[in-house]
Amino acid sequence: MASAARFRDEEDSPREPHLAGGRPRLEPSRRCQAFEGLAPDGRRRCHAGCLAPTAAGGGLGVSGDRVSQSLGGKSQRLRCDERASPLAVALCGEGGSGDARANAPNGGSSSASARRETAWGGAAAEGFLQVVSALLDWQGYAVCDNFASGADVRLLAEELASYDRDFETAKIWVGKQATGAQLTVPTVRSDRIFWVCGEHRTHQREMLWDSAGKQPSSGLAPCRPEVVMDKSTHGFPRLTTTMNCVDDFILKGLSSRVSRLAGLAERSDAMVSIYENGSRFQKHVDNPNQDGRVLTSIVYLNTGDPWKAEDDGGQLRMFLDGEPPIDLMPDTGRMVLFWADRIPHEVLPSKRRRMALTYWMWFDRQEREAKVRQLGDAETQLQTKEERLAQEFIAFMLSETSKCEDIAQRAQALPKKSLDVVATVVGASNAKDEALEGIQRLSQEDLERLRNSMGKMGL
Ligand SMILES: O=C(O)CCC(=O)C(=O)O
Ligand SMILES: [Fe+2]
Repeated sequence: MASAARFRDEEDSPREPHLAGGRPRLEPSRRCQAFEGLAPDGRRRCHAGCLAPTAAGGGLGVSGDRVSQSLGGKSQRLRCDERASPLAVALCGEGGSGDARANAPNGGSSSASARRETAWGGAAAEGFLQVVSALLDWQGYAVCDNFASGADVRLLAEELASYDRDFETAKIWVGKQATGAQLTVPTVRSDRIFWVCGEHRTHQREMLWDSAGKQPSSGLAPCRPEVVMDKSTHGFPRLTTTMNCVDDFILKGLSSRVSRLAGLAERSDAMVSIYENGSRFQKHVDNPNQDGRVLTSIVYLNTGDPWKAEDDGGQLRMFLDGEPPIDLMPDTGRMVLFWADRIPHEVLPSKRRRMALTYWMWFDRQEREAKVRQLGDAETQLQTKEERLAQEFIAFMLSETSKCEDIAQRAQALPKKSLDVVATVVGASNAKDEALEGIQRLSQEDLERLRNSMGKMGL
């Protein structure tokens, strides 16, 4: 993002999973067994959603019956019907997500004030929401298969294909809390990303979310204005439909059922990522610095042959306390939700082109407003120009060819705030040091160490 909001959360919700509304607690050892055998590859895995008809045999693939037993004896069972997009049908109104646009009062380009009302209700939607809520409560993540249908994903991938050249190499935040810089560090993260702005529920001036660029006056648009100039007539009808579905599912469906999501008011801008040619994202937590993001949501937009771990790589690997890592394939239309501030994860090198739509949900309005006030007060807040200069300088330092003398000379031209960022990022500052002196004292060995350690960033 252009500038990552950096806040400290004073109150952290309990780590221990719990069930809202007096529902029974499940022992951790039982939490996955309720779903055993439902995954297509037969591995023990926690799922919610409809597996493809062939995968589970006869089209029944939802773990609803066993989950609802755990939820107090209600025998609600979710069934996949023959339709391509059962969950979208259940959650986004009659006709599925593909038709949801047609149902929108304003033709689908809904804005914060004229948003399509989702047709909630019905056993399938209710049961599915219960399952996903319970999974998040119990284990901190949920996997929802076929959240988007294969047909919808194909159309969405086609829509995004014309932007392929507008994707940029992703950057990571290097540094500590408020001081640091966004840098390209391919050994850590090498996907290409494309930010899409718009369709928020609150006004940008409230700063409930941290904008990745320029917000359009209506609908969705690339966050970078230069891309908008090129493609002004295209729009994102498919992406709008999918995002409305995810937004409604989380903000209207889950937030009232999962205590950690109570009061969610807004989401971040949307990031579309492409991993290919072995690109990866090393182990990390999305929100390690209490910036307010609570839930990560990802929808995989891969089409074609089923994903194969051995041939394709690109699994999302999640690390849960005391358990072996869980590898998830980026299957067509699969949605994965997990706690943005708690679950370490990585993307294994992807040999095949792998596309995903990712965004984050913020804490509730009150908490976020307090943090925005904090941000306003923070002396450490950098000006955009100073931040950019610091980023450029660090990139120069880390390039294989830069020499200590050149670095020292260039450092002299940096403004004080940029110097402080650089010194913090590279560990060249301490209490009694001036940042400039610290940077100028870096030896060639220090630089080598720094370059190497960048390759092991994350966790
Ligand atoms: O695409 C994925 O599966 C995860 C990507 C990720 O971890 C991120 O963008 O933070
Ligand atoms: Fe991540």
